[in-house]
Amino acid sequence: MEKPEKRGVIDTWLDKHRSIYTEATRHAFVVSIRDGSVDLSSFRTWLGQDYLFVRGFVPFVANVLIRACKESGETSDMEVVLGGLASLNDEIEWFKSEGSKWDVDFSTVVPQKANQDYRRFLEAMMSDEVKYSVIMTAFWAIEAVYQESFAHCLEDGNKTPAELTGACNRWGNDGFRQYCSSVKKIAERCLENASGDVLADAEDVLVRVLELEVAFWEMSRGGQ
Ligand SMILES: Cc1ncc(CN)c(N)n1
Repeated sequence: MEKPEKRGVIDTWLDKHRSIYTEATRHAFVVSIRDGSVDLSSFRTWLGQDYLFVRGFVPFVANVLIRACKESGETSDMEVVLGGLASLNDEIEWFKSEGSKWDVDFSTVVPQKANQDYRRFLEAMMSDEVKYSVIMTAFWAIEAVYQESFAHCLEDGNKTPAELTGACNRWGNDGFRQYCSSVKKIAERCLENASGDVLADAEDVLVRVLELEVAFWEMSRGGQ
């Protein structure tokens, strides 16, 4: 049996910001995948936009990795982040094969506003001014929203179309859940020793990620 997770400051923030967290993890686009009513042109929009997002996410995670090597006292932080970076390699290959399957030509996809805003946020997070605990909080939130959302599409009672279960498994699987839990533990550990200012920054960043995720789902649902 897995040990129940210790409640930390992130859980307190999730309670405080529950409505935006629920919006991000139970968005109508995600719910439409789960209940089978998803508009496939929306799915194709999401696929093309997320492929571009992931290409921008790679340097962000690489930056988290460098920070984990240089700034963390715990050797295991680097191993956790390295695992995440390695799985992005598979993820890019997965996107390419899905692109062919759904006839989405990534070379012609133009990043929409929500994607551009998110990419700008990731770039800002890569500044040396951003504390390790803050970037870790952002990293956890970005991964956790996808984990929670796609796991929901696989829970009992789902009517997720068979051709979309590959996408749901990618982020909804148990290994990804455990990886998110490891990232959360790192963030929590760093936040335990953080000053009030850093805690306030980390909370703001968490909420900002949730807003960006909601906007990203909204953009996808727009289905252009
Ligand atoms: C928008 C978004 N957020 C999160 C993930 C998960 N890495 C993603 N692929 N795309």
